[in-house]
Amino acid sequence: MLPKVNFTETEAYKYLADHFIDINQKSIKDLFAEDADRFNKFSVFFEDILLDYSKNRISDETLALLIQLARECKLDEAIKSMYNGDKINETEDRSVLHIALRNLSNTPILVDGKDIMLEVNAVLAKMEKFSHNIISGEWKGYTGKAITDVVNIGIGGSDLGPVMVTEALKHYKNHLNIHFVSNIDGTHIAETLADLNAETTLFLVASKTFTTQETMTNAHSARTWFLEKGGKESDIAKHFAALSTNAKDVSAFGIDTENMFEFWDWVGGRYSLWSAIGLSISLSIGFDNFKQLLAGAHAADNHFKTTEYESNLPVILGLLGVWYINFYNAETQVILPYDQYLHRFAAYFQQGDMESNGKHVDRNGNEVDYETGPIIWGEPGTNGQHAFYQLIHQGTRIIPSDFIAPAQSLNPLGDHHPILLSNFFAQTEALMNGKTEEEVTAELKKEGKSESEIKKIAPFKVFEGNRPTNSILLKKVTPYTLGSLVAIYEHKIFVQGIIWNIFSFDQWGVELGKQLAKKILPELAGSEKVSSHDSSTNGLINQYKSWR
Ligand SMILES: O=P(O)(O)OC[C@H]1O[C@H](O)[C@H](O)[C@@H](O)[C@@H]1O
Repeated sequence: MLPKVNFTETEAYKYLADHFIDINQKSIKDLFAEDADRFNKFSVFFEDILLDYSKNRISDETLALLIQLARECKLDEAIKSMYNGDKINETEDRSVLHIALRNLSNTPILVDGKDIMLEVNAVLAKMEKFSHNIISGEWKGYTGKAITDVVNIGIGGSDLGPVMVTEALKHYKNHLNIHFVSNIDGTHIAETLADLNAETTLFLVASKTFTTQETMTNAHSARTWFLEKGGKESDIAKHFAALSTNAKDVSAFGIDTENMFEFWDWVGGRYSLWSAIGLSISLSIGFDNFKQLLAGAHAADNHFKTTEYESNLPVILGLLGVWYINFYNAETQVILPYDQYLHRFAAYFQQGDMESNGKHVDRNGNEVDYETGPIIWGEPGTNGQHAFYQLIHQGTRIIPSDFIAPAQSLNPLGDHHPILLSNFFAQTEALMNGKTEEEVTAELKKEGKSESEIKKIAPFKVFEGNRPTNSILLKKVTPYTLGSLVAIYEHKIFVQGIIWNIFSFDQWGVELGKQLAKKILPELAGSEKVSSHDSSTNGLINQYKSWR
């Protein structure tokens, strides 16, 4: 059981509310001027990852109070509960043990009295063997040819993690071509299959439940395509594997359970890339690299579990988010990786964060009267700079921003990387310092503008500054550091869920739309007009029927 503390009723919250009024008088620039040691004070290393959080609207006192808040919300108890395998996903009566999937130390973790590490290791061994067989070409398709293309069919947590990681670690990939089909839109699978050869294609049907409409529909279409291209029912075992918790439906689909890679109900979909759902990753970069990914995450798990809050990256990131969301009314959090390989990182954490903490009922079942999970968004720099940074610099909203960059490029081409990183450093400095009216005036004077011209144009060129940022500087993007980085963000989400007293590991909010779609589907058949809905829904359905 998780603690159930209303954080707005804690001592720390009251102190923070008072403190907010004081600290709000000062700019981040003032705070730097006051304290020569600010960078050292507000930056922390975890192995080859440096988090610099000094460009935030915080002082020593803010941090101390936020840590007091975490203590009063019994974060330590909650962390212990998760690591012990307690059923902290109470609304689904499940443990939450993605940490077990990467527990390379093999310390026993008990669920219902059983050490789950035995099963975890057995599946990892099976993934290792399978990856080796496919990559080496020992595994043959139905005409005796080696596999060249792998298609992962899955959606949500059974897609986003593998997509993000295979893209992030593309530098480490082997000869296999990895494709992802998620959308129910027939275009996705049609365009993917168009260039593939059934003789050399392997499909991974990735679904925790093995009931998800999109995935099952796409999997059936893949099966039909395979049979139409000349494969026989008896060849399916050579070309289809399943990644699932649902053995019964896997065999009903016709996939040999020999080719099923199992995981368990204590793995949340959006936390499942470390499980059998990561098979496409292991196929893409090899099992040894996949294990490095797990090792990096495991190291971050140990950091989160054992490090005092003052130097604990997920705790600091989580508390800073609470500070902006609940005291500054920040609505969004932007993630800006200055690394092309990380181009799906923000998209991945849109599910990770928003499906976890997009909740408005607390752990006692009561509606909350404070804000919870932010809207997560972002694109890689510098693309974002030329698109939406205008609003971050001069818009009316406060947008806490995470800047992420590797010090070493995996493609050190000419002066690309120094140019990229000069932008990374410049942006957080600019967001903090802004540009005053005096500075703008001086600049315009230098350009030879007249007094009246200056007066007219100056207000538009002023930057308020004081916009908060975190900088996460990695030595290099490797399977290991990526594993650590992802795990740090996962635990940040956990910290925030605990403070907000919400359940972060269920996702009931996605059900209603699914239910209604099931009801509407049969109504789309035939040509008779539909009148069972509101006038808007009826009108849209009927127009669709007349146009199709
Ligand atoms: O893996 P599956 O059971 O197919 O589920 C795929 C996805 O669908 C659901 O709607 C959930 O919102 C996601 O958390 C989940 O990852």
